[in-house]
Amino acid sequence: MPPTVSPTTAGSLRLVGLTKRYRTGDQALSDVTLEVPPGQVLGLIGPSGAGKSTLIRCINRLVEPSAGRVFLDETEITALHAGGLRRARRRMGMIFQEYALVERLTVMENVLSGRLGYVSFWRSLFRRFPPRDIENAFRLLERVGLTEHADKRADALSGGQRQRVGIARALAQEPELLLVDEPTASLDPKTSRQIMRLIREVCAERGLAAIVNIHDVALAQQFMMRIVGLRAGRVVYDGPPEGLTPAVLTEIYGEEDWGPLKPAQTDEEADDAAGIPDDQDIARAL
Ligand SMILES: Nc1ncnc2c1ncn2[C@@H]1O[C@H](COP(=O)(O)OP(=O)(O)OP(=O)(O)O)[C@@H](O)[C@H]1O
Repeated sequence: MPPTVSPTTAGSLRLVGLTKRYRTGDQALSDVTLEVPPGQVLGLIGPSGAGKSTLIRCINRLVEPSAGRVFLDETEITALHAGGLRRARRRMGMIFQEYALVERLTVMENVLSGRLGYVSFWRSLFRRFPPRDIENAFRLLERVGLTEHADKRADALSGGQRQRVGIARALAQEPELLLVDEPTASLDPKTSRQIMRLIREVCAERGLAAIVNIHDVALAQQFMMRIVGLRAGRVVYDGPPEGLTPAVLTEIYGEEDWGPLKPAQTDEEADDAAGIPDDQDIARAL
């Protein structure tokens, strides 16, 4: 019998029994049930292969779930066909690890491409966007701190700047929900924090919910309102960032080292940790 589904409030996401088994036989998700209220920024953590990317992609059906249901407000995403699904996808902005920009287009054109689901085919072919879209794109570029880069080609920007374009493009869609897949995996620690802060801020400004697939536990703890820990396709933790105790992290990640390295006890251990060879290492190598 399908699970009972009660009405949701505006802008909320609900996953009911979401399951994905790839044709290869990989069971990526097993019976994931989650509700994300409007405005909540949720961090999805878990070891490699836990199903984080699959979960994010099942929500907008870039990956087709094998079973279960996805609701955005009252719309059942999993029941939609071509046209309906296209319209529903506009409501979900996506931000990618590798930015997914069109490198040879300008920053502005990349942001405007967030409007492609809205403008007619002919307008999009000639990249003629309504003035309102262009004004809005300028405002978004200002918001993400890239006004003076509007006319640069995307491939002339740094990684952090590219991700800002990715964020502005997702917002140009005027989404109700952000799906964010490892937004900082290619960035240095400081830039990663800036990008996470920006995502948190724009969600707060717009009352947007977000699901953020995030590798770095410390970043998740610092910036996420709620954490969902996946292990082998199942939810093994769902709670506040403060609840990520060593025992919980071990449950999510297993015994592999998920946290800060243990402090070195001796100079020799410190050298080993830093990769500095000592006499014994050199003798072993000779
Ligand atoms: N296109 C695919 N075809 C077959 N199996 C897949 C496919 N994509 C993912 N998988 C498998 O599904 C499982 C979950 O993968 P997924 O990429 O969702 O995990 P993840 O938690 O995002 O991992 P990572 O952090 O390494 O990106 C893994 O066993 C993976 O090998």
